[in-house]
Amino acid sequence: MASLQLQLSFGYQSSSCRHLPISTFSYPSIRCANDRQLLFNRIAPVYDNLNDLLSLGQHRIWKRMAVSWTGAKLGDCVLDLCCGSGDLAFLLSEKVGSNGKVSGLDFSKEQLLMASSRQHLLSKACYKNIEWIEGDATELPFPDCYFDAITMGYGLRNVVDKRKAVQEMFRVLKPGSKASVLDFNKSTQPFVASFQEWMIDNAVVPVATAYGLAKEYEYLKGSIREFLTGNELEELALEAGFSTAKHYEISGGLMGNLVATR
Ligand SMILES: C/C(=C\Cc1cc(O)c2ccccc2c1O)CCC[C@H](C)CCC[C@H](C)CCCC(C)C
Ligand SMILES: C[S@@+](CC[C@H](N)C(=O)[O-])C[C@H]1O[C@@H](n2cnc3c(N)ncnc32)[C@H](O)[C@@H]1O
Repeated sequence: MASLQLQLSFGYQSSSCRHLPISTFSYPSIRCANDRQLLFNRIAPVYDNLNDLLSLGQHRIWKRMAVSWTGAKLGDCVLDLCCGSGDLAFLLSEKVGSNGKVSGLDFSKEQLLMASSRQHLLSKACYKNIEWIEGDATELPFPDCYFDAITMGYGLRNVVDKRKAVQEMFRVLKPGSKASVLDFNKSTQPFVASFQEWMIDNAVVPVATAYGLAKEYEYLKGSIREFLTGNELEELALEAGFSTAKHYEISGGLMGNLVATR
């Protein structure tokens, strides 16, 4: 297999758990950036397959919606933040074409290795326009006003300092460009919230347990409980300086997508 060259940004130093206020503990043993980095390294080998199985393939539709909301077009320079195994980066690559450029950034080496492996196995010519960067969403190794679009799929909820991550997205976006942030929706509707948690408890975690990953997927419930509602996400984006911010609920409110324009 072709050697997997990963462009390293300024080296990632995970924040220490010691300095986190108690309120950030969404799951006792997965409370800080370093714990989460290790979690995503551990689930990397089965991550894509479990997403397909557990969402009945629906996550691919949600990701296509997120990419469409960016308005990315041929020739653009775009960023997939918290890219993981690269699902959104590959979709962006097809949008911007061979003359465009896609940067996929993540702090999980194992997720980036999966992304790079997929890039070499998939045959589309445009995928040569993707670079994979190991880095932190709260300290992006890019200049101001650099990108024409940003996606962040199921990433913001997992970032400890969400405010800093949103501020960084604002900083590296060109004026008039969009960030599209897809994630689970922290619903204000009791039935939706209950159904979401029931599915995690009774479908997601039992399946993950078969792979020895119960703890990693149990983390989902707490991370959603500690996430921001759609309105709070809109406020966070506006506070960071975005001129407009709109949160769209999808799939009956199970998922949500924030679209913020700089
Ligand atoms: C792509 C999806 C989740 C990605 C994802 C995000 C995380 O923060 C994780 C943290 C820890 C472990 C894994 C993940 C993770 O995979 C969404 C789809 C996959 C979900 C795992 C399944 C969610 C099921 C829904 C609650 C209900 C779906 C109902 C219907 C089938 C549409
Ligand atoms: C649930 S995965 C999402 C992957 C991909 N975007 C997708 O939609 O499938 C969350 C990703 O965010 C990454 N992540 C979490 N916190 C991060 C941070 N502070 N900096 C960079 N990546 C981070 C994790 O390593 C993981 O790959």
